Amino acid sequence: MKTPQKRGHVSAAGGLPAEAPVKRVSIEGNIAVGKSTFARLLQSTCSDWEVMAEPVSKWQSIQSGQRVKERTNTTTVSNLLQMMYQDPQRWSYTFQTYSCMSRLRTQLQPPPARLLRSQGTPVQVYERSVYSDRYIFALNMFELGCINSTEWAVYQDWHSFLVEQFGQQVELEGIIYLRAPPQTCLERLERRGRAEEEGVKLDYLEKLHLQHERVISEPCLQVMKQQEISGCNKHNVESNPTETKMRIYIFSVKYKLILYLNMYVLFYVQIMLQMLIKMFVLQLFDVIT
Ligand SMILES: Nc1ncnc2c1ncn2[C@@H]1O[C@H](COP(=O)(O)OP(=O)(O)OP(=O)(O)O)[C@@H](O)[C@H]1O
Ligand SMILES: Nc1nc(=O)c2ncn([C@H]3C[C@H](O)[C@@H](CO)O3)c2[nH]1
Repeated sequence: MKTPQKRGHVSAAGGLPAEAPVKRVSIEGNIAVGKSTFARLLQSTCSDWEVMAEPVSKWQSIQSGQRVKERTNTTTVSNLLQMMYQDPQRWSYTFQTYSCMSRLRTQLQPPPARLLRSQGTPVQVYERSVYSDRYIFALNMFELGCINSTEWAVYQDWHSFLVEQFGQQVELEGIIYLRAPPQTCLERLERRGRAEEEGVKLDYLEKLHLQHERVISEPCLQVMKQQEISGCNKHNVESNPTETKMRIYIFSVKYKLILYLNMYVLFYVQIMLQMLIKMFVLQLFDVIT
């Protein structure tokens, strides 16, 4: 069995650290809250940050070889995301195995050389994680009756085993939680118009919202810092100007931390946004360095 490799700080011959340790942070939040949008802004604002996107396109096109008649092989492409939304009882377990496996693969990818050479605080950012796969989505599917108790037991067993085996390699130093009311998420989801999500209803987003809130309010998490950044501009896409604010809460989990970002609105004026994100990143650096 392989021993988990240590991340970051690879020792040089004299025992001195050769590389800056790369911090690992995941962005969590309800469907269509704005994670990818925020992640892109983070990446464009901070050269030391590398964003690993959620592998949605992989879930949308799974290639499988199929034997037709005697020797003819054809390739079928399945859209597992669509199958899961269309027939959740049949496909949720399959979906969770694949989403979790693809997240694990993403979390195990070594940081790019650019981050390892960084003189600052390099951060690898994941859109969701193996933890939200289990404690938010798979659990939700189980509670909705879309994953049966046998499937849930099997999922939890292999999830625990894998997380234990990979240990430090999949650990996170922080979580950025983007929060918006489920109704706002529904509006954003509809505006985005991803075909597979056509049947997603408000009550599903409300359940997922509660799952996120439950995880974030775990008693082991403790608020370390709280800050509110306000601002507004006329290009704001939201109709209610009083919601033009961003709240940052930072929770600590023992020596780890969770950033809790209450983002009601996205400022589409790039400069304003980048300023805010820089302030946010400085807050994060304060705590994770
Ligand atoms: N703060 C915001 N205010 C208004 N619209 C936003 C905001 N953030 C993102 N959007 C819009 O909402 C839609 C969903 O955003 P995005 O794809 O970033 O969400 P996501 O959280 O990554 O979604 P998913 O959960 O499916 O991965 C997009 O059309 C995007 O332009
Ligand atoms: N059931 C389920 N389990 C997951 O772990 C999971 N992760 C993401 N998603 C759905 C949300 C968006 O529609 C779309 C892109 O985020 O995929 C999931 N659905």
